Amino acid sequence: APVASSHKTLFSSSVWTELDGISIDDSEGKNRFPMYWYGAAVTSCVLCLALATGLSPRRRENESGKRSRSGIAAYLRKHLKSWEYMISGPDVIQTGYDKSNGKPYEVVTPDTRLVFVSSPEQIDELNKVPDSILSLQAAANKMLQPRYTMHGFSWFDQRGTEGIGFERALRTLLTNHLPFIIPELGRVVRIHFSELQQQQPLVNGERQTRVYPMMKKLVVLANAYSFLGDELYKNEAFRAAALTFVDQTIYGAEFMRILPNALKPIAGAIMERYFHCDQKVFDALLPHVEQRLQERDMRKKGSDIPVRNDCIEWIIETSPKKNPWSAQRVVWEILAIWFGSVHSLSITASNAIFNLCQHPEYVAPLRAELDSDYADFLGTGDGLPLLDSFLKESARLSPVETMSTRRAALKPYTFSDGTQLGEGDWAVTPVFAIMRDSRHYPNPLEFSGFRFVDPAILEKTFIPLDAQGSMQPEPSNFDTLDHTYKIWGTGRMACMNSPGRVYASAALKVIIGEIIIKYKCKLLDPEARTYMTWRSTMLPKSSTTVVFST
Ligand code: HEM
Repeated sequence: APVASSHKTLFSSSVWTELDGISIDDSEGKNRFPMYWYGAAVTSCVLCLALATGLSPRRRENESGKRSRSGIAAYLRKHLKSWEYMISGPDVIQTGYDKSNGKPYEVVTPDTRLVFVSSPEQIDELNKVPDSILSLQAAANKMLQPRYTMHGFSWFDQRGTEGIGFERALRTLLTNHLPFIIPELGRVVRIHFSELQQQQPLVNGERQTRVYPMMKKLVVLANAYSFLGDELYKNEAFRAAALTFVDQTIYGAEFMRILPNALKPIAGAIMERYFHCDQKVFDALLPHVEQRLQERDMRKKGSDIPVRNDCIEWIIETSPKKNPWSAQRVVWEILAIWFGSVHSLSITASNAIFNLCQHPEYVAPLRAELDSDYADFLGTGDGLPLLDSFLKESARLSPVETMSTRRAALKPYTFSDGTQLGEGDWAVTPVFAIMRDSRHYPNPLEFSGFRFVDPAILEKTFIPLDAQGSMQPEPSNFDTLDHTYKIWGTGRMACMNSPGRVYASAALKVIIGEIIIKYKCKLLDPEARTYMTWRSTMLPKSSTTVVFST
């Protein structure tokens, strides 16, 4: 786990061993496009692009203005450094943080200049800058390349241009509906985990489970159940495409992002030929959305058609009244939420399982809490402070992303301390480095699963004091937003300003709770690395295998 050693040696895993042999395919298994071909294609593009951006005399002349030998050497150094970020981004970000002493610092990447801000005041300032200047949407557009990965979706760089219906849809309606979702979610997770478990290879009498691929399947089932209604949840072809769509978006977006603009239309056409899960998901969702829009219109005319309780309905209900969204626009919105929710939840759940295997001393107290309080939790969606803290600690030391709060500058911006952002630069926060800073966390590299629990609650447990580990000065919940814990982002744009993270926290408690109640787990190879890195992302390795036994 990343916690065990110093950050210098943490992030040297190779992305290619991870990709080797894994296939992205469509739901029926046709058009297989092995990931090692994909890996080779990306490697070639990376090299071409490195050469194009790093060695092009024209660029050199434009940027330095002269062609002196030392200028060329400095320029090459800068470009090599920018490519170092791609392979060991978390290290590069951490090194910048260690040297910056709380001040802003820059990291230049092959396609973007990043300016990291970490002080609460500057993060606050960042949050107050209008969306017309610093935009999360513009950063997301660049990061996810939705035009190519989400069936032609292109959201406006400036937030709110077409309304932000999903915000109330998820904030109010999903949150209000959680008490109805959670009890059933427990049953859905229990049944499907057991089914998926039975499909894993049996070796010497033990089922060997590759955790990350299995968690993606489980989260697809859980989210389809929670967000999309019964019909889509039960539609196997839809679920298969919706699962592959997530992988396709991750790898496809990266591929498009590193390509020069001139090559994008050709690459886009190739992607459409081989990777069309976005279209499948789109085509599966469209008739459902069209039907809901018809039902809405009929209700307006007085028909007595009941309103259904799911995300499709809520997004329609809260979409702008003035220029109502088309069915296509609603589907795009669902695709974006689908990607974000499955991607981040499956990673966070996988890492929590790895941490459970690596820290087995937490199993007994967590199981005791679940034995006494899980039924209440399922009824209310609230409670389980020990599990809550364990999940929070797991995400602190193994977050999905080592940077957060991405805001792309639509116009140049100067912070009050004089730090400048040019058009296209991103302001970001070094979330992982902040969460491993000893000024915010006693013994920051130690995994202390109950550090966020209220000491009064911990006192009532039978966990010996010396086994309780380091504690935070103030207790807090997993879904709490504060400047030392930024996995949910910042301020008004933080993960759905509550429901995304409230649902995420509850769904994670269900998934990990169901596992702890029923299974023992151990890593097949406790020494093997459990994650890989690319840019600032830390992805669980698909090959990491856990043995779950009853
Ligand atoms: C462990 C799981 C999750 C993590 C770590 C996570 C993290 C984040 C982060 C970092 C942001 C950007 C905030 C910013 O830049 O300030 C974000 C935004 C968002 N998240 Fe999540 N998220 C998670 C789960 C979910 C789930 C389950 C949903 C859906 C129910 C969701 C829906 C959204 C949406 C719609 C936004 C955009 C917010 C906006 O533009 O106002 N997230 N999330």
